[in-house]
Amino acid sequence: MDFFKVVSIEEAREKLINNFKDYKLPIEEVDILDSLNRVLAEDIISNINVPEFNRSTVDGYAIKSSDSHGANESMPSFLNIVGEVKMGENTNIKIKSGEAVYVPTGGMIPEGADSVIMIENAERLDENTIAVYKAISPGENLIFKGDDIKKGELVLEKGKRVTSQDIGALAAIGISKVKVYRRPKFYVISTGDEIIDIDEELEIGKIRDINGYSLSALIKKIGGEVVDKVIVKDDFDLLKEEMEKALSLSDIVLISGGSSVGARDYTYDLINSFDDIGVFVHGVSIKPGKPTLIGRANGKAVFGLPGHPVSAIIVFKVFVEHFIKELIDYKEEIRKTKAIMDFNVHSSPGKETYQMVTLEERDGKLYATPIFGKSGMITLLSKSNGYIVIKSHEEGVTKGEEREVFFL
Ligand SMILES: Nc1nc2c(c(=O)[nH]1)N[C@H]1C(S)=C(S)[C@@H](COP(=O)(O)OP(=O)(O)OC[C@H]3O[C@@H](n4cnc5c(N)ncnc54)[C@H](O)[C@@H]3O)O[C@H]1N2
Ligand code: MOO
Repeated sequence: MDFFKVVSIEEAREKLINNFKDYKLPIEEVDILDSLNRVLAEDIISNINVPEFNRSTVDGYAIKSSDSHGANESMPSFLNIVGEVKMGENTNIKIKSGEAVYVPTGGMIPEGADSVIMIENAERLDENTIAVYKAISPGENLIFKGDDIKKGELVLEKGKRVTSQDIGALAAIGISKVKVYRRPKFYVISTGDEIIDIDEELEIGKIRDINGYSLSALIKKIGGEVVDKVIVKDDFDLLKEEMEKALSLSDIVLISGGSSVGARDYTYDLINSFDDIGVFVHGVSIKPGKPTLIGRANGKAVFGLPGHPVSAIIVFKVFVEHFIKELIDYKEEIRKTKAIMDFNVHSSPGKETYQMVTLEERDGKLYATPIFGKSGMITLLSKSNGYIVIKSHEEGVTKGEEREVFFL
């Protein structure tokens, strides 16, 4: 077997994208309620104004604001009531100076009125007259036509992940179905003679499958579907059989373990045993995650993630999440914050280092403290809030320095 030829993260990402230029996830149409957390495959443009009419935000009298000027408790303005607007109905009343029309909250403002005086600031003196006790300005207590959403406005952009509030906006403009990308389908294979599942008996020498679970959870978190999650022994034929199935059922296959160069590390040969370009990245200058493999088999993307649990997760975030974003033009902002480093950290120049940290607020400032541990320890991740990225040309970070912390 070849020993790995380490490339930079940028080079590896470029190869990945170039080798899957034509691979796009199919688009499907779903009811808006089923679009929650899915990624939009179309721009949503409103073909109506919201609201479609000037609309009162209070119960009161629609008036010309100029008629209230100078009015107060001791010197009210007196206006003639010329009608009433019914909820949910059109009105063709036109208001002139000196006139008022009763409108309920959400009711249509009659033409000529530019404001609404609340009933508690007015008094009905008789059938036809009100006293206005307060001066109001134009636009007070109403929403103008199109104030919320304008006809022709871009309401939601292609590539946006749909939130509950987006579904409200879609309902407001009368859209009941939207086009979204199909969820990317993943097949997760954990390899190793030592790997057992949660419910199996833990004999000495065996370890429980962590990667199958943490990777499946990450897949769900980014909106993907886990077709299956399996444990396979270090046996080429068994792995080959499982891969055939994985490649036919999913878009992306993740194999954790066996990425290195030991005698029983079969992932490299496995990816190369299919009728395609095979492995195009083996070794990346990233810490942790150096033995990462990326390849193409039967037209599908295959990631050989290092077996160490922290490495597998970091490599997933750096490459698999990046790949998904490219496949669906996904535009989500990366969740991060700025924090002051509370310690000096040394890194290995030549490698992009992912250093786990915890965050703590003291005197109104946010401090990051590094967590140290081996990449084989899952608690290194579960105890941390996020990580900092130390670039390959840097030697580390200095106490007191401000850095971006990326949330896990
Ligand atoms: N001679 C060299 N040896 C190693 C190198 C190297 O450059 N030269 N790199 C080391 C680094 S760094 C890593 S990372 C590992 C990657 O190894 P593999 O991807 O081949 O993974 P395994 O050997 O199968 O496992 C490594 C470790 O992780 C445990 N593991 C595996 N799968 C799981 C799982 N699903 N859940 C929990 N833990 C898992 C496994 O038991 C091992 O302890 O290679 C180094 N070696
Ligand atoms: O690359 Mo390994 O992932 O450092 O433990």
